[in-house]
Amino acid sequence: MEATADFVVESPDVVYGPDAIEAQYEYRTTCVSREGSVLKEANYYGSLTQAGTVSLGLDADGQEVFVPFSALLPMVAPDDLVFDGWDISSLNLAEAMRRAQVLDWELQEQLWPHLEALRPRPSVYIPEFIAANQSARADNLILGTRAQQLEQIRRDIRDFRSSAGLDKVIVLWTANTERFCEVVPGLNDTAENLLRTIQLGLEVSPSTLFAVASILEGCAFLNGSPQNTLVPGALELARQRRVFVGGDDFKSGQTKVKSVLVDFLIGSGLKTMSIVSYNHLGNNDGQNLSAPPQFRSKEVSKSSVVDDMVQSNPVLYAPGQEPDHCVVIKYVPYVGDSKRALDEYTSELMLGGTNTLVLHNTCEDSLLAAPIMLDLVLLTELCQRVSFCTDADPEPQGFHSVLSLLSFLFKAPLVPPGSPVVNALFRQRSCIENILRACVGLPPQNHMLLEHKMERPGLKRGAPVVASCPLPCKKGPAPTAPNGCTGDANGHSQAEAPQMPTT
Ligand SMILES: NC(=O)c1ccc[n+]([C@@H]2O[C@H](COP(=O)([O-])OP(=O)(O)OC[C@H]3O[C@@H](n4cnc5c(N)ncnc54)[C@H](O)[C@@H]3O)[C@@H](O)[C@H]2O)c1
Ligand SMILES: O=P([O-])([O-])O[C@@H]1[C@@H](O)[C@H](O)[C@@H](O)[C@H](O)[C@@H]1O
Repeated sequence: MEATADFVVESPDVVYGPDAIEAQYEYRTTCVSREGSVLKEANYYGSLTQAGTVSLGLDADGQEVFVPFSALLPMVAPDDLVFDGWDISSLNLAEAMRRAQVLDWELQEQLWPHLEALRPRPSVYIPEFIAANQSARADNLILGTRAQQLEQIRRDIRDFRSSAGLDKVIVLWTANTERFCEVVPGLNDTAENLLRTIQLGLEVSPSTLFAVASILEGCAFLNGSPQNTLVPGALELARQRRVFVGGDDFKSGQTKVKSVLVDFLIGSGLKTMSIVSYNHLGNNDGQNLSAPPQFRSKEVSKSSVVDDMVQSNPVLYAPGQEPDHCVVIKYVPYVGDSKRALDEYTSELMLGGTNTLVLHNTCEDSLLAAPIMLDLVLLTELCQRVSFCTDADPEPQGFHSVLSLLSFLFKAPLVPPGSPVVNALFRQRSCIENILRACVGLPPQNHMLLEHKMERPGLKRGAPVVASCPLPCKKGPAPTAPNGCTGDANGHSQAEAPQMPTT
């Protein structure tokens, strides 16, 4: 067949006929359905608030009724959020989307016209805080002294709030992982010293500059990266200004699984003694993390996630004893954002046995992190509207400025001084659920479903239940009936087991 053009497509889906070229083509588009006046668009899978549910209780048939987290309290709708931001790279968001190679090309084509018009504001670039391999993209910078840079970030926040007509602004640090910043008395240990350090142009990281600017503008600041952005001086400033801060390091894939698996293992009485977490990825984050100082920040945040679970079980672990825990991250450009995580968990069993769990988990890193960023903003905004009082302190108050309620969404949760750090994922989720339930007067979720566990149905809602359990008989075997029967179900002697009175 002579080519009638410069090329011939050799494909089973294309047939060159005498009069026409016939091609089979799969057209993909976003399906938008209208329910009344409500437009239904893309899903928010991975978001606790948008795709997670809570049990309200039992209906008349004794069946649990589940509602979306977002239905528990008036919460901002994701589609009402307005985005703006900074980047050391000048690419518009469409070009940045193409460079990141995360989204399928068909989706990129649909998003392109919406993103092409969006360009990041110039940002603060201090080379020694991120990997040298990031320098090529640094062409969009706020120049000047640290104090001038701080003021520019503050102006940007005010400009965003006024130009977009916003009620409030919440700032997320979603930029590269930085090396740790040394906490030095007189430098960044107090709010006063940190502000002076900035004025004097002494060492401060870009992320801490953004945290200070956000706090000074009354905007919550959340750190999605592992470095210690919120140095003691920044935490004190947040407390003084009564501004929420949170962090560190979005909990998206491998660590999220770890905080469930280790909770299950130790919670089941299995003595986990070896945890090896390896992953490789090829996105820009992976490239930045290929530099040792930046990897160290990530290694610390990924390694601390089992501490609370180990310390919760002195039956298994002697004081100071803990599992071997190895974290490895390798940069492999070819796999891009499709991070491959390989984990091995080895636990001791009774009778000298061991159990080894091996897991391969392909984490689409950025697509796992996006809904977490959404939840962080929506939950922080909600918490800004919550106040409460107690019998001991009738004056209404809000949450502590370090918003530890967000722990479910971070690898290394920041907590108020002296507070316990909880990493077990379902305890973290339960904390959010029960606080939101309390805000609408619902009791904490206790999962007892006592209504379905009683010998005789008829538990009155809210009626107190009095239970008693006889101490084990110390002298000889329990009295038995002549026929050897020791009583009703489960062998309790009628003589022993007092009826559980209900009132
Ligand atoms: N699953 C995830 O994606 C995930 C999970 C947990 C934590 N994180 C953390 O989130 C952060 C971002 O991850 P990513 O995959 O989006 O990385 P990325 O490299 O794709 O994006 C980071 C962006 O930050 C920009 N940047 C660097 N320094 C900056 C500065 N000083 N000011 C403004 N912008 C700056 C870079 O140009 C880049 O566009 C990293 O710290 C990463 O460790 C990501
Ligand atoms: O959340 P998670 O999958 O445990 O941890 C991830 C790391 O394994 C990954 O190497 C890094 O690039 C991501 O930023 C994220 O921190």
